[in-house]
Amino acid sequence: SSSGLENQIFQYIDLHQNEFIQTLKEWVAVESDSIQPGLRQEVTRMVELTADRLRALGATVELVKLGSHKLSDGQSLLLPPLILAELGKDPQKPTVCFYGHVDVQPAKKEDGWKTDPYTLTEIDGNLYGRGATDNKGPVLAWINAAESFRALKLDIPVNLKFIIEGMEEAGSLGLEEIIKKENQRFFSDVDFFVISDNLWLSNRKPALTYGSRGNICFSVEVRCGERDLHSGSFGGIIHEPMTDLIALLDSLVDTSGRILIPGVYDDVASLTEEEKKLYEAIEFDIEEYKNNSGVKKFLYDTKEEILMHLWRYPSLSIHGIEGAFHEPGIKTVIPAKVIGKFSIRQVPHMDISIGEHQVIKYLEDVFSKRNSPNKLKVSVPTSAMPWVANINDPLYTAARKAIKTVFGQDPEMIRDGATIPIAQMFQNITRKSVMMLPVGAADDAEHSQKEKISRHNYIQGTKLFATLFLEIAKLPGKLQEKSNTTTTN
Ligand SMILES: Cn1cncc1C[C@H](NC(=O)CCN)C(=O)O
Ligand SMILES: [Zn+2]
Ligand SMILES: [Zn+2]
Repeated sequence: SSSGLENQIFQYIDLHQNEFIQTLKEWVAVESDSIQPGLRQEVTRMVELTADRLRALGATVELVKLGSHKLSDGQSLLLPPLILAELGKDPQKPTVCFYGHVDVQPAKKEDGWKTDPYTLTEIDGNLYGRGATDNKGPVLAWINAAESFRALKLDIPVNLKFIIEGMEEAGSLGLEEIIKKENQRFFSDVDFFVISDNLWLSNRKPALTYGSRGNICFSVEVRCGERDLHSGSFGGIIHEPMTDLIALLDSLVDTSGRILIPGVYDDVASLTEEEKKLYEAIEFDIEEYKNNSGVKKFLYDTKEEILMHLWRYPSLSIHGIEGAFHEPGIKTVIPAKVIGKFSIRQVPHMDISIGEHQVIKYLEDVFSKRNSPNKLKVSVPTSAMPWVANINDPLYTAARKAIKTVFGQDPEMIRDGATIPIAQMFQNITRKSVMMLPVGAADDAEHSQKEKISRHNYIQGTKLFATLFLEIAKLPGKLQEKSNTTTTN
């Protein structure tokens, strides 16, 4: 149950919910797509808009230049700046650093949206729009929470720091370097890191996330020559790159989803009885999850198998083929160069460089058996490590309490099958506590058509973050720890 202070804050948030939604509408209206080069200025504009909002909150904002990056056509493109901001610097208070991103996945009305993806539209309590849940809504919820304290002239009981980027959907370019560089400066007094960039496991039950999978992305190029050929003039007399590539891609997984690359499962952490119990305890509606996906049948039937294959076993997905003819109609071409894209989700305790070698060796073996004169080139454009946290960390205790207060129920303790590269970076580089605290529901359709966040989740999420500030402030403090050390010494 909530305290008088919490009730005062909750009442403020409820009363001002339409203003919070209006701000989200202004943010969603910016097409801050970090993937399409032509929209890069919009990403920068979005970062500046976020900086303005933080300054209005009273925060000190630094815009860190990230330089530029090279596109595949050799062109160089400016990266949007990274926001490092802080609000409050009281040595008596714990410091919480919030990570979020304000760039979005591409979206076009023609992709199958009922409403314009860049006009936040409320239908039946859901706020539809690109970025509504990933990640503009959660970033604003955190800012709204801080704003509510200030509007009520209440002391925020923690120091707040913010790291907000504009290149997450494109692989967080330049981010790791900055975290390393700022470890002894900006991050030096941070006690806790909170990331809110994933979803609950259920449409209704809140969750707390203590792990995510890593990923190795592979690019497999097969090439026969310089230019595409007419299949009437050359079909039947050459080794076709596309045929080689399809065979290579087909050799990766079997029909039961098992990865066929030798050695891939060797280092996967073995399953303990204790861990098994965690999956058994989770409330998970397979039918609901299936409905959210639109798929009729999964590879596994039981809750435990499904969760383990999402969270603690690796998976391999084939994403696409560059250079292959994909438009409607018929084009009787033999593409000269095709590039297959697939990735392997890494889990503890798999090693990225071992994984890379296993895959490259396997693809070369399969290819050599085909006696093809074509050129094979395998590369790894990006990779990220898996992350797992200790769920008994005080940060998790604080979050559980906050969730119980706001949602009236205990959170589901979950992992995420996707990859949040920054979680492992924070943990590994700073050695501080890291937690993912989602506010979006399982049916929010991130990266998909009809992305949304519900009004309920956005507003309760704002309350959740405000309550988290209060709960973190109640944790046994730094000063107490320090005096304990002094007495025991
Ligand atoms: C770009 N990229 C390549 N490998 C991993 C990623 C990140 C991406 N992250 C998410 O989707 C976050 C979901 N809240 C993913 O897991 O695919
Ligand atoms: Zn995201
Ligand atoms: Zn995303």
